[in-house]
Amino acid sequence: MPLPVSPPPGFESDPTTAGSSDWGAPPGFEEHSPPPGFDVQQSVGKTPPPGFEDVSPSSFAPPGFENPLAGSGSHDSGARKKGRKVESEDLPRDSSQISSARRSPSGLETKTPLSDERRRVQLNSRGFSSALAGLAKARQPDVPAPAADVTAEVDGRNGGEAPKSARRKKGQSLEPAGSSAKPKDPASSVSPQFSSLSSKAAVFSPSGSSQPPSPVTEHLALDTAITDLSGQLEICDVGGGEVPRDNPALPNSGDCRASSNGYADGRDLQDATAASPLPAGAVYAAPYEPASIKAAQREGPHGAPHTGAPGAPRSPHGAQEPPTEPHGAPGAPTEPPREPPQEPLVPRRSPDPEHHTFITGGGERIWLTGAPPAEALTAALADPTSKPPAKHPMAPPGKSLTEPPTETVEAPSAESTEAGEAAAPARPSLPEPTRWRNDPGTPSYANKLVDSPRTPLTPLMPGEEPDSASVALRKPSVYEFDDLTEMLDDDHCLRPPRVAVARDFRCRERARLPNGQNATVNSVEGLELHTNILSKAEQERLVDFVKDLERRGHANELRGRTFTAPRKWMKGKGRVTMQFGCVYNYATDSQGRAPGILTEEDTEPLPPLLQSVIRRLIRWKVLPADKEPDSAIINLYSEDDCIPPHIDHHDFTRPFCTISLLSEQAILFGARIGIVNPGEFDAPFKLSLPTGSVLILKGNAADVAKHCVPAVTADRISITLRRMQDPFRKRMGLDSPRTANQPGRLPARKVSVYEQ
Ligand SMILES: O=C(O)CCC(=O)C(=O)O
Ligand SMILES: [Fe+2]
Repeated sequence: MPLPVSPPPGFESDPTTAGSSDWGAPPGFEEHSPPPGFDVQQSVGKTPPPGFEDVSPSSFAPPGFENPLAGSGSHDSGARKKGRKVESEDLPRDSSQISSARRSPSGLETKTPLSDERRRVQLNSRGFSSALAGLAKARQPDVPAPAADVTAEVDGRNGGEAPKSARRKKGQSLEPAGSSAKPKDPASSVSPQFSSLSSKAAVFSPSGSSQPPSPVTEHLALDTAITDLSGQLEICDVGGGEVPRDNPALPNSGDCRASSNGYADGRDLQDATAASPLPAGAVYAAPYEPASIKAAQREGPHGAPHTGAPGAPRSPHGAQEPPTEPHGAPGAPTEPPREPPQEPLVPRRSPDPEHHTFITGGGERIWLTGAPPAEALTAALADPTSKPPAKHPMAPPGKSLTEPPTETVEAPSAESTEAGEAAAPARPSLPEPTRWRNDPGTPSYANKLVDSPRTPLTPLMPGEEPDSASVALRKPSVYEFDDLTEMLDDDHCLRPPRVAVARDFRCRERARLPNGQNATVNSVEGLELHTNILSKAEQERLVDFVKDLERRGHANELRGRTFTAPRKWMKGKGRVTMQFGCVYNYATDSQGRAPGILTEEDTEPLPPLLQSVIRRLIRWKVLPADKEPDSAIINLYSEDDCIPPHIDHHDFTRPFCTISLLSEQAILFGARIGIVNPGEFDAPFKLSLPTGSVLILKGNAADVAKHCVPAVTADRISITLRRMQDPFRKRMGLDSPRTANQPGRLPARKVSVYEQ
């Protein structure tokens, strides 16, 4: 039962704070409700109970995450003044204690090298295999050479050697370290074989595929797939069953929880497996395909849909229409086999200058970042001596899934990339959409929406008129932030090397657990910091977007309870907040409504731009797909603003996350956090949140420890993304929970400013 919370000292009498709080606490007290059985206590001036152990927070940040504020902040010094000791046994002694996943100098997460059997991988398909091998090397520069064999099979022959293209470039091996070692017995009973890799997909089969799937084979196959290819392929299916999402038996299940593209339509899986189901235990993975590329592919290079006969007239609905069933639904006309187009590799400049995209003919798409793998890929694809790869064994008769590009392509230099950009296929021209609700007649954005079928839209009902007031508001921002939507949605499938993850933070303290028991625990277990999720360019545009929203909020243009801006009557008092998707009470209000989500209150829905951010988080495995957030609170802190200690309300699921923008500030955690002064807190654990980072809260970090942001030293924006518990989603008319292979789309709700 949530307890009412009292305001912190100095905040009791603010009559002006937004929302319906009856004591006017600054925003942030809205989530003080503890988990069942958890009681909220302020620990100011209290002696820690026996057994209470406190530790210096910043000491536990892993290398690269050292808290720049360590030792300098009032909180640390406060802790020291109080004589709290650092427990040396809690300090990580070496990097392996920091995280099971080690980080390379490039910031990439790398995993313990696999055993020989598990590393035996045969790569098929010219360009993709080369790219993968190149990437495997580039992505694991500091991994001790595994006794592994990554052998490239070109044209169906397992020569145990890299493709010629891979050896072509002087001084640049495409083989991962250790690849010269002889393979171990390929028929090892549990050894997964990377039995085929088409331009569309990879299939990892356990040897002896007649065996029923077992957790072991699934584990090995997934682990191999993920370890060698993580980020490049989305694990879509496991023969004989669904992808074991959240399977605790999988040590790396955190990496494969998002079982498919998060929002892709699952057609790759259908294409490859409809006629020929996956052998039991085999794992099917497909490269990530942004919807816009899919749409372009469906349209074909010359505007003809791929799904129809060559030259067939375009569907009257263009790419808006879902692609037809590959093998014909009952009663549907049988389609001729889909032949991929024969077109050359087209380097395309991504909207984000840090990313480069290469789109090849035959529907093959390889998304890369960084120079070494891109070079390797280009060299591989430019190699005219390479032969076409073997036909995908899963392909039904007469249907090829592995057509290679037939034309030789130039290795893109800086110049050729520019040229390629000019030659890149234009976004397919699409038919004029029907009139959408609130659509002011903006064909280009409307086309984009049509191009991305996941964006929710509600057609106008006959006789319905658009809401002209909102029409007037909507047009500019739609155009202004289109570029950011593209950056976010049309990124590559890889987490770029700039992204790093820190886990295994430690803060041992005596705490009251959600089950009501007291115990000494790591109160920040479950905390994760993913840095550089947003590039500088993306951060800047996102800040512009938030500021635009803030301007609209001040101008009273945002609906219902979206916007709250407390009048500043004292230093550090409150902060501006904007709530999307739902509104919640942070305290029992004057109408007697308890803290938590207020389903009857009106607010703006989640802006599509934030949905794009969410899709990236899911694509990059920062958040699990089945915890896709459906609501957001944006906090705008001015200098000296803070958020007091709280636990996010349990009307929201775990994990949830917070994105940091504009300035790097500290967040504090602790089962007990003392309030020293307004904006000054005393907590046992401190972490600095770099801009562009995403902090994940789950486990004890979400439910045992409270968190707070002390008075910030400069303007800061945070975006907290959370998912409502199912009963609230239902009440709000949102989808029921999704299944592993049916990644959901954020449902259409009331149309709002940022949906047009
Ligand atoms: O601003 C932050 O980083 C934290 C925000 C927060 O705790 C919340 O929105 O619940
Ligand atoms: Fe919070």
